[in-house]
Amino acid sequence: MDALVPVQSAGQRLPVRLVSASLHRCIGSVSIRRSVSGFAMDTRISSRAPSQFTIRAQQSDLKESLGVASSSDLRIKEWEVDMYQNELAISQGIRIRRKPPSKAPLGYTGPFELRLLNGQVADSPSNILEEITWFKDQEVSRMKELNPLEALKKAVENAPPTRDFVGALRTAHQRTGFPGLIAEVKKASPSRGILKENFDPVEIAQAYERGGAACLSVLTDQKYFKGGFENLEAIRSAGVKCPLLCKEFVVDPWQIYYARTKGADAVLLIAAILTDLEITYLLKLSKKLGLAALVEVHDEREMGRVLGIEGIELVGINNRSLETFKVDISNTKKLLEGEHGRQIREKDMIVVGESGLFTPDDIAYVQAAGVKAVLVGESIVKQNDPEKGIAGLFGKNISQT
Ligand SMILES: O=P(O)(O)OC[C@@H](O)[C@@H](O)c1c[nH]c2ccccc12
Repeated sequence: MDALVPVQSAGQRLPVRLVSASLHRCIGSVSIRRSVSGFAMDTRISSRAPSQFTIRAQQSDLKESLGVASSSDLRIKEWEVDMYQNELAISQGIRIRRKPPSKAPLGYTGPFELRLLNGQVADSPSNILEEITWFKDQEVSRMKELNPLEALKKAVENAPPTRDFVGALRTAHQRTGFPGLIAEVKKASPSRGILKENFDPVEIAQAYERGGAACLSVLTDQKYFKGGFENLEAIRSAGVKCPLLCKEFVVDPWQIYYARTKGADAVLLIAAILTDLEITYLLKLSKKLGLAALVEVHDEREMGRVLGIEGIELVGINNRSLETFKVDISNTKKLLEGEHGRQIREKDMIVVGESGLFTPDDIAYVQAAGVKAVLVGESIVKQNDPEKGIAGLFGKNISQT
C-alpha cells in the first residue's frame, strides 16, 4: 500500500505500475478497481488542481500498467477486475457481493461473456449484510477524500501506543474464572432497532469498566447502528482504560489506518465479506499498526477458512446470522466441536462467543463449549445501570473491587 502516494507536485511521475502490481501481489485480484480509482481520484489531485499534464501523465501510466490503450479499454479492465474479485469470493463460498453488479461496459468481449449469458443477476442487495457492505464501499470512498491515506499514516506515527486487547481478555479470564467480557457500546442495530434512547457512550463505557469488563467494543457505523468514530474518540479521551475494539465493516485497508488514528486497539474482520487473502493482508496491516484483530465467523465453512490463515489469535463466533438476523447460541457449540475445536485448542486461540447472550446460563453454556471471551451488547446496554447489568449477566459481581 505504500505505493498509494498522492500527487505532490505537477509533473511528478508516480509509480502507478507499482500500485497495481503490488496490490495484485498483496491481495490478489481483490480491490484493484477501488484502489486504482481511489488513487486516480485522490482528493489531493483535485483539490490542489495540478496541471492537466499531471493528470494525463498519471492516466497514461495507469493504462500502460494495466496494458490498455484507451479509456474505454480501461473501463473494461476495471470491470473485469471486479468480476474476478467476485469469482474469487464465490470460490471461497462468500455469498456477499462487495459491490452492486454492473453490466459489462460497451464493447466488452472476454472471459465473462458466458457468465453474463447465464441470465439475470439481482441488482438489489440480497440481505442486510450485503446492503451494508455496498453502502460501506461508497462511504469509505467519500471518507478517503476527506482523510487521504498519507495524512493518516502521519497521524499514526504520532498516535499514542495501543493497549493489549488480547492480554486484557486473558487476564480477565484468569482473574474471574469467567470468559473475559467485551462489552459493547451499542445504541441500535438493524435487527433490534433502538436499544437505548438516552445514549451517552462515555457514561456507558465507564459503567462497563466499573462493572469489570475486560475490553469494550464501540460501534462506529453511523447509518445502520447509530454509532460513530466520535464515540470511539470520546471514550478513549475520557480516560477509560479498557482496550477498545472498533466495530466496523472493514472492506478496505484505509479503514484500519483510520481506526488506529481514532483510538482503536483492535479491529473486526468479518469472514463473510472478506476473502482469505484480504484477511491475511488486513491482519498483517493491523499487527503492523499495533492493533489486535478479531476475525468473525458464523458457520463451519468460514471457521475452516479462518483456521487455514496464519497468525490469527482471536476468533469470534457470531451467534447471529448477519444475513437473516437469526440468533442461536448453539452455533458457538457447533462450531467448536470436532476437528475445528481441536485445532483451536492446539493453536491456543481465544474464541469469543458473540451475540444473543443474556443470562448466567447462556454464559455457562458458551464457556462449556470452549470460549474464553464473550461479546455482549443488548442485554447489558439496555439496563438502566449497565454496571449492574454485567453482574446480572454473570450472576456475580466480576468487578476488580
Ligand atoms: O447485542 P448482542 O446480541 O449482545 O450482540 C453483540 C455483538 O455480538 C453484535 O453487535 C455483533 C457481532 N458481530 C457484529 C458485526 C457487526 C455489527 C454488530 C455485530
